Amino acid sequence: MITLHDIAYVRSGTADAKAAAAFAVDVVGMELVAQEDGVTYLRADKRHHCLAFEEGEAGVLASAFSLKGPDELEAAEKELQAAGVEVARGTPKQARSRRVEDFIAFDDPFGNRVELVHGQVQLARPVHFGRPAGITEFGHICFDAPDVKEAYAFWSAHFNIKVSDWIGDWACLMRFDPVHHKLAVFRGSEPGLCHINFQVDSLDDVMRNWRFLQAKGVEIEMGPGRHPQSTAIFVYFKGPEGLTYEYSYGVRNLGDDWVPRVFDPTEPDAIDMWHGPIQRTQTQPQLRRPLPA
Ligand SMILES: CC(C)c1ccc(C(=O)O)c(O)c1O
Ligand SMILES: [Fe+2]
Repeated sequence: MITLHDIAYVRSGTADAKAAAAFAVDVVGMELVAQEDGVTYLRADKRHHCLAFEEGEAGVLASAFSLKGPDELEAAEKELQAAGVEVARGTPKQARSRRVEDFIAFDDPFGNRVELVHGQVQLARPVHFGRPAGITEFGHICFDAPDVKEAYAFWSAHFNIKVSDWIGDWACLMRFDPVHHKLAVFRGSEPGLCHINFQVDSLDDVMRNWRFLQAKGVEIEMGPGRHPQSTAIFVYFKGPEGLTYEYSYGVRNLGDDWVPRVFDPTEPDAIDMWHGPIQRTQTQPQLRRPLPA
């Protein structure tokens, strides 16, 4: 069993790094940490970065989770290989570009590229937020996949992943620590990045951010609303090149005795207890690249 410690980062391709970074800083509120070798690094909490934009074609390149250390990384590599999953180890140069000690990469059964890392660099200095959005931390990653049950079968077979709640066959919300979910899978025809989530400090932050986004003419995908699953109050919005961001406040923690629930996706409050409109626009497609050599 591979023990995930935390989420680490999302790496996304961009055809316009300037616009992607400007949105991440001036709208989302992240800190621009560095721009180096065609990669723009953005942070929102203690991690060196939780979002990296690599110049090139637009689309998601990889989503990463951290493990405890080198022994755990090696064991993970062996376990995945034994299960018939093709795994590649990153080169020192690629690890440096990710600000990690070492990493491995593989594709989930649908083609979502996942990286497992150890030794992600932390920055001790406080985050110099681009604007006061109230971000407290990088909250969760949501993939697109055509079959959420099969996605859960994969994650639960190899990782310390438990399902927290199902939204029928539309979505699976998964945890590996007390937080209701740090990984989710939403049904989509192709692999891709459904959204990245940032936790904010208060309900007021969600509502202030919603007003701010509206005033800036940013496309609001969903919200403000309240998810019945985590009980979080949310707003989803679209950044450049189809990257969807979510702010949320109030995600619940679960105990070991939690029994996963099933929500009927055809009910009007299955995703939003306040019955807001749900619109799904094109999300960021997974860019297909060979695994690191
Ligand atoms: C619609 C998506 C998959 C979703 C559903 C529920 C929650 C939550 O309970 O917090 C999310 O964060 C989601 O992104
Ligand atoms: Fe979410």
